[in-house]
Amino acid sequence: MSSKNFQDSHDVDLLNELRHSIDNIDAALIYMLSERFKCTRQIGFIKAQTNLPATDNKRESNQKQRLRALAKDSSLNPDFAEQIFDLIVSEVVKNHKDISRQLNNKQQK
Ligand SMILES: C=C(O[C@@H]1C=C(C(=O)O)C=C[C@H]1O)C(=O)O
Repeated sequence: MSSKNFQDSHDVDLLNELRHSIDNIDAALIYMLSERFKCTRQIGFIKAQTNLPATDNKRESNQKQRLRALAKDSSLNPDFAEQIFDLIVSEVVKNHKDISRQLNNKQQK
């Protein structure tokens, strides 16, 4: 296989364009995550006020099934999609427990 010089201006332009796209996609991911955490924060307050547990395994299992199918349809590794989901949910559940602790401490004072 022949290797060509990376300094070829077309390659450099393409690399820069792709990196620009990645920066935009990363920004969108952060924005979407922030919006998701705003929703889960509200759910955290509802759960704390109504004594519902921080974790809902049935809901998570349905979400995972759906996300794995979506990943497959989008040529993304379903295991990778599930890992990302698990990482996000673990942070959500931690936040829910914090909210519950804060609300219950306030009520005791
Ligand atoms: C947000 C919730 O709480 C937890 C977090 C979930 C999530 O981040 O999607 C899903 C289920 C729960 O374990 C919920 O019950 O809907």
